[in-house]
Amino acid sequence: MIIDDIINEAGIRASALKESGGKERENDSGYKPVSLKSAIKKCSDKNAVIAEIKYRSPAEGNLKTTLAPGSIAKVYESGGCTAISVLTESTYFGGNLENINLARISTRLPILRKDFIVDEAQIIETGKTPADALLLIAGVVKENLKDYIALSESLSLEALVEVHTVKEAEEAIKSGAELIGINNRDLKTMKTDISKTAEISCLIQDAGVLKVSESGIKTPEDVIKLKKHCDAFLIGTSLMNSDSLKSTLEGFVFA
Ligand SMILES: O=P(O)(O)OC[C@@H](O)[C@@H](O)c1c[nH]c2ccccc12
Repeated sequence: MIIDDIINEAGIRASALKESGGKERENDSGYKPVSLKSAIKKCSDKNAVIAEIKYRSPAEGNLKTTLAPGSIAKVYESGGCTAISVLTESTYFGGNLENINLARISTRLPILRKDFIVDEAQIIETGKTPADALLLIAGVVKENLKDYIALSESLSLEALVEVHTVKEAEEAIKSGAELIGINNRDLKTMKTDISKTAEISCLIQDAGVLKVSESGIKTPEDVIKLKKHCDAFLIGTSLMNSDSLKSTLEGFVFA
């Protein structure tokens, strides 16, 4: 299964990171983070879209857009997105950590680091970048979720906790997650079904928790359908595969 291989790779990188002394280094990048949660909450006159920079995906192969991360971030900001997600996994998604720095040069919007976090060392590593938030996948970090959320927060990184099942959503809430991403994609089969968002969001009733619908959002009509079930939308492939990033994004933002 691809997901097992991706996690294995992430584990190998995390060990290398630890061996290189990653844990001992300064964790202050000198960057002053902005809040992804506040940005989503403040977004009342349009749909809160977290627009993703990713060049490849296991499901789609290479995506159309080859612009540099800084250029994409600039266009995304002009298209009205609320935050930017940067894929940093290299083998399957064509990303790297440097892409966060490159995106940051052209935007002050919140940046989410999107990767497969399997070890504390990667959280500490993220704290040294100009990212404001990071993804923690409940099904991957398992019993470490609570500790990883706490470690992220101690480094001024907000955690977007990704869930795909009712059980994972319950775990996320128990672990104190305040930002929950409902992944419409089943990482085991790689198939998407946006009705997942409604199915799981009705179980997350805590008013203090923000819900993000992730993956498989293809059209403005999808956004309209999902609106009443979530606070924000994480969109990658349909943007990166479009001929005009800006107008495609505007379609989602103003749907
Ligand atoms: O490209 P899409 O279908 O619009 O999906 C974006 C985002 O949700 C997806 O990239 C994603 C969701 N969770 C992840 C975990 C790791 C890597 C990638 C992801």
